Amino acid sequence: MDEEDIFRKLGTSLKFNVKRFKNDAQKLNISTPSTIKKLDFFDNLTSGQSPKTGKQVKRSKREKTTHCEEPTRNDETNHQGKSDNGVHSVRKKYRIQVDGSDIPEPITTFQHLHSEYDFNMKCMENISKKGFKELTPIQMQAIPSMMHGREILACAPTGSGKTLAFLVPIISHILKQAKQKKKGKHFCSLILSPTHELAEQTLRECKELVSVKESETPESTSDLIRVKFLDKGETKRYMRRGMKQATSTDLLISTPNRIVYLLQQDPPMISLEFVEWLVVDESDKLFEEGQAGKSFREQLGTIYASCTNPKIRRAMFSATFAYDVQQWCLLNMDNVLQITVGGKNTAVRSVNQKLQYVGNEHGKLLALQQIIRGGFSPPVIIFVQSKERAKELFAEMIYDGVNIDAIHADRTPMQRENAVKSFRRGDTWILICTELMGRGIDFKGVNLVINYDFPTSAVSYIHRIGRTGRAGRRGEAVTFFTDEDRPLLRSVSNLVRAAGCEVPEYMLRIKKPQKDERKRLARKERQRSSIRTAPPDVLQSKKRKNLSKEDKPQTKRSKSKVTNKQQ
Ligand SMILES: Nc1ncnc2c1ncn2[C@@H]1O[C@H](COP(=O)(O)OP(=O)(O)OP(=O)(O)O)[C@@H](O)[C@H]1O
Repeated sequence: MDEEDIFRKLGTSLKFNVKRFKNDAQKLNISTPSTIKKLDFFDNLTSGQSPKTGKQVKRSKREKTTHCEEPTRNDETNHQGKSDNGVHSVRKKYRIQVDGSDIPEPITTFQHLHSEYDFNMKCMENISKKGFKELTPIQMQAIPSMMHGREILACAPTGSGKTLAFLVPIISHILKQAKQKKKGKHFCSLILSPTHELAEQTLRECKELVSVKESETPESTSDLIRVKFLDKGETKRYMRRGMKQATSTDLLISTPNRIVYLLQQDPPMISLEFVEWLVVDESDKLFEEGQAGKSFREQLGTIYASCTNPKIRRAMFSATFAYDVQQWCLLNMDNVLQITVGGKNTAVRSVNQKLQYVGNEHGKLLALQQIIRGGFSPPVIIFVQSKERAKELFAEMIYDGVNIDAIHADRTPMQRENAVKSFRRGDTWILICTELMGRGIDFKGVNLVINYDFPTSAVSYIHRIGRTGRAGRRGEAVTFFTDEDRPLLRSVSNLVRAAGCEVPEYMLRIKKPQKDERKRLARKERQRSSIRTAPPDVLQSKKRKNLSKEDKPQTKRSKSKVTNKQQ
C-alpha cells in the first residue's frame, strides 16, 4: 500500500465528535463520540496535576518561587474593605500574582461585575448566554484593575479568557461615557492585534457581548456600542472620508500596519488623539523587532507617539512574558500593575504533550500518516515553518475522505477567511498553518496540534500548542523533531516536563544554546529538505482536480495585497 492509499483509507479511522461533525460522521457511518473530556476550567492552573497521569507534578524551583508566592504588598494595599485574608486566598488559589501598588481587589463572580462595577445588564445577559459561569483568574484581577483605570501588563496562559478580560472594561468605559454624556464624536478605544484573523476574532467576540436583540427578527438586532474592524473596506472609507469616518465608531480594532498606513498619509487620515484606552493584545509579539520599516515594534512606536491624549490608559496582554515589554511598561506606564496568572512562559497543563523523534523529513510524513491512520479526532491543526512548506504538505495530503485546508500568507484575505470559517464550522478537519495562526486564534474544541516543523522558540511552542486545551478542555500536542532541531529541544522539553508530561532524561541534559544563538534560531527558519514525495507536476495535476476555483494559484497582484504577515 503506498502513501496515497494510506491517506485514502484515512476517513475510516477518524474518531469523531459526532455532534460537531454530524454530516461527515453520517456519511462515513461513524458513531464514536469524542474521547476528549471536559476539564474543570481552572484545573491546569490550580491542581498542578499531570494531564496524563493525574499525579501531582513537581514544579521547578524557579516556578515555585516566581509564580506561587504572593507578594506581601497585596495584603498591605488592599483598600476596598474586604478581608485581606480573603483577597490573599483568592489570589493564592488561582495563582494570581500582582506587582504594583494600590491594587484593586479581585472579583470572583460575574455578578460582582454588575453589583460592584455597574456593568451593563444586556452585556451580562450576553455573557450568560455564552454559557460562562465562572470568571477565569485573569478576568478576576484584570477586569477590576482596568475598571479602576489602572494601566496593566497582564500575562496569563493561552486559552484563559484574556480577550473578555480586556473587552469588559473597555465596553464599560464606553457605556459610562455615553451615560455621562461625555462620549465624544471620535472613537475612544483602540485594540491592536498582530494579525487580521485575530483582530477579526476580537471583533466577533466584542459583537457577541454588545449585541441587543429586541425581538426575534434579525433586523431588530443592534449594538450597544459601535465597534469596527479596520479591514480593507474600512481603511478605504478612512481614505475617502478621513476623520469623519471616525465619528461612526466607539471602539476600533486593527492590526498596527493599517493604522500606521492611515497615519502616514499626508494629511493623516486617522487621528489617535482621542484614544483613552489602548489595548495591545499579544504584546510581546508587537514589541518584536524585524525588518526596518516593517517591524511591529516600529509600528507600535508610531502608534504610541500619535496617542497624545493625556488621559490615555494602556493595557498589554499576552500568554508569554517578555523582559523588554516589562521594562518598557515600568518606564512608560503610569503606576503599572503587573498581573501574572500561573507560571511565566509555561505551556498549558491541559494539553498532553509528546515529543516524537522522526529521524528525517520523510520520517515526518510517515509519522503523520501513522497518527491519522491510527485514528484521530478532528479538528486538528498542523504547524509548519513556512508558506512554501504549508503548500507542499497540503499538496501531499489532499486525498479523498479527509477534509484538509491550509492557511498562510500567500492566500488572499478571502481565501484565508473562508479557510477559517470552514474550520470553525467543522467542514475542514485538518488545517495546515504557519506561525500566522500560532497566536491568539480560538478555534473551539481543537483536539490535536501537530508541530510538523519544530517551533523556532519556546515562546512559539507555548502559543502553538495553546491552540488546543483551551477554556477548560483537554487537548493533545505532538511535536516532531529531527537531529537538526537539537539546539531547541532542551528548552521545549523543559516546558513539556514542567507541564507534567514525560520527556526522556537525555533531552534535559542537552547543552543549552547561548542567548545570542537562541535569538538567531528564533529569527531564522531551519533549512529543511522538501516535503514533496512526487515531482511538482504530478502533485499539481492532483491538486487541480481537488481544488475549488478560489484556491487557484496566486497571481502577483493578489500576493501584494497580503499585509503584515511574512509566513
Ligand atoms: N469565563 C469564562 N468561562 C468559560 N469560557 C470562557 C470564559 N472567558 C472566556 N472563555 C472562552 O475561552 C476561550 C479562550 O479565550 P481567549 O481566546 O480570550 O483566550 P486567550 O487567553 O486570549 O488565549 P490566547 O493567549 O491563546 O490568545 C474562548 O473560547 C472564550 O470564549
